[in-house]
Amino acid sequence: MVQIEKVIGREIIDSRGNPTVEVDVTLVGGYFGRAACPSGASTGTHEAIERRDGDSRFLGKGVRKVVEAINTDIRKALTGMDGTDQAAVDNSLISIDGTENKGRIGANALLPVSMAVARAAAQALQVPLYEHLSERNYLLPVPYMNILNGGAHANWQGADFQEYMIAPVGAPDFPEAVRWGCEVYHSLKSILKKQDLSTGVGDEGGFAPKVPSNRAPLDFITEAIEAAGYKPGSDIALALDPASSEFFIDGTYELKSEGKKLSSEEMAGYYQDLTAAYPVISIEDGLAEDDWDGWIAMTKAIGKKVQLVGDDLFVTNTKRISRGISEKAANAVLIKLNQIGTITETIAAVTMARNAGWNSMISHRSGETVDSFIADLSVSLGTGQIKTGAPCRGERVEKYNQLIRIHEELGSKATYAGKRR
Ligand SMILES: C=C(OP(=O)(O)O)C(=O)O
Ligand SMILES: [Mg+2]
Repeated sequence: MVQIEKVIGREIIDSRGNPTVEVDVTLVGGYFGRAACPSGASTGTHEAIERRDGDSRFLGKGVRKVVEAINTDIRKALTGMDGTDQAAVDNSLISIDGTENKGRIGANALLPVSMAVARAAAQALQVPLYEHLSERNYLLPVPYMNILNGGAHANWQGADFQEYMIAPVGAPDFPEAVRWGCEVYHSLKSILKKQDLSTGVGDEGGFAPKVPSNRAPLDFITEAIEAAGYKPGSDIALALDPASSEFFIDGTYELKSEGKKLSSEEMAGYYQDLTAAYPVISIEDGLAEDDWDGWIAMTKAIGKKVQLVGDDLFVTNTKRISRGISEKAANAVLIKLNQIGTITETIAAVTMARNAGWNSMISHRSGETVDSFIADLSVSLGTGQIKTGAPCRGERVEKYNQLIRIHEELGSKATYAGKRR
């Protein structure tokens, strides 16, 4: 038992210049934890609520009311609780809010408190964060690096699909996976330059060129992998997050860059063609957040061949994941802590997926800080997969660098997930 002594919330800014919440927690004895909340742009409508002030400050995006709730209600409830009992702390946070969607106080109040408590507790117990959170699976994840951005993360100026990722599945260990990813990133930059395309970057650090179709980036990336000296597929595979809820309009999938409007069946067929032509091993949010029938049909058609990950579909919520499992609507879950609001609920989502034989991929948000909590969490839960942007922009890179540190610390106690393939 190590009692919580202080909880302090404050407003800071994130990687998009928007305000977000940072929390400091101190336990008796001076053990300290600090954490910050990320924020999405292509948010699912079923996510837990991110509360904003709505007044003139920061164009309505201020979080002063959220900070106020942390410094009053939450501080009062948590002071004196055992900081090492994460489940009890999280249950208390859930009941202080008291709503199904965390709409009263906001998931952006609960999550940074939950994370800061875990950090302080790890310090009190004198263990690294990944060990404190751990089920002790200790698997270093394959980094799914988003090296080309489209959709909402690139101001809709190029591809309709939001994320084109590379997954160095054939690398011998995590630091090598990062090196391979960086080399391909640089080689892609040269290819785009040669094509006279912009090498400016989007929200997650991937290039955001004005490409003529959603297939063109796959050609550029395949070429970049080969130019860097790797084999597309066996060394470095491809993954997509079309984030299709963003272009699902009046019942059809509108691919503006190609002048096409597709039904969900046609959209699934489009992905089937892509997986036949390119080594795409994972597609996230291929269909929209409430297109359950479409997801079920797509999983039947291509779910044996490719990982189909629900992000907006499941929003890290066990109620939606359990429906997905019983209806066979996907075969993997994207895990974003602020979609649900506490660490305990996040772990429950990963556990539910694992018990059904599904994969999980831990994820950052498009609005981030340098907080690297998800790096530790991915190792603790042994999900084997993390996506945290391009190897560019400090807030993305910090997660990869933390995983390099964890690799060094764990040595032979951890394996790289790519090796399992
Ligand atoms: C990381 C993502 O973007 P955002 O944070 O904008 O939802 C995503 O859609 O997977
Ligand atoms: Mg997504």
